[in-house]
Amino acid sequence: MIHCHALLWGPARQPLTPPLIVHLPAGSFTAVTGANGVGKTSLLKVFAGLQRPLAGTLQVARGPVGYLVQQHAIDRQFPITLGELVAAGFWGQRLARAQKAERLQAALAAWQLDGLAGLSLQAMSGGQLQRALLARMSLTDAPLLLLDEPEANLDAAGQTLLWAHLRAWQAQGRTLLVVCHDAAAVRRHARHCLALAPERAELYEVA
Ligand SMILES: Nc1ncnc2c1ncn2[C@@H]1O[C@H](COP(=O)(O)OP(=O)(O)OP(=O)(O)O)[C@@H](O)[C@H]1O
Repeated sequence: MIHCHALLWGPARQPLTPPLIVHLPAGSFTAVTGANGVGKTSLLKVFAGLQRPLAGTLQVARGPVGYLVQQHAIDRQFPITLGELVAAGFWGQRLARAQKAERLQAALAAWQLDGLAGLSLQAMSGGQLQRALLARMSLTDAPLLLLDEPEANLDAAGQTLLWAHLRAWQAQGRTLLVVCHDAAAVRRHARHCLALAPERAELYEVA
């Protein structure tokens, strides 16, 4: 699904780690860890095709990519409702109107957002917005899902929902890369961990 050879990346044209050599097969579940500023978000942007690598080769399997960004990257002034935001997950899919309405309701219910479809982006709490972004991801048909700190802003119930959905998406054969600062959650849920630091960039199997 993702194959990197001697990949270097960094938004300021400075490589952030040693060259990355890694193969992430289809259906894998990989946590991306490392200290603040080491380059985790930038690496997801490179995998999403939003930032160019500085050097090396990168192959990402064809197809749509689902990308969950951190909330500070979202313009809260944008005039959109929670329902419209979640429905954006249908982008590129040919579905009948009734099918969309049914799936949208199911996604709202699955992320405990019932009754909140009319809420404006500005009025959503941090946890409501995070659930809406995850509900949007659940409506995509992307085989590759990149999630940047998906547990941010979620309460305990939301985090339980999150990890259950991530496992279900993996069971559907999707490939997941999840930036996560919670070492215990990484140990519980991820099969592999891509550990980034200024002096190393390596993939290991989670014990
Ligand atoms: N637009 C930019 N221009 C210049 N430098 C940037 C830009 N965006 C990020 N950086 C720098 O690139 C480095 C990597 O940033 P990145 O956001 O990828 O780190 P991160 O590992 O995701 O951090 P965090 O855990 O804090 O989210 C940081 O040192 C950051 O200051």
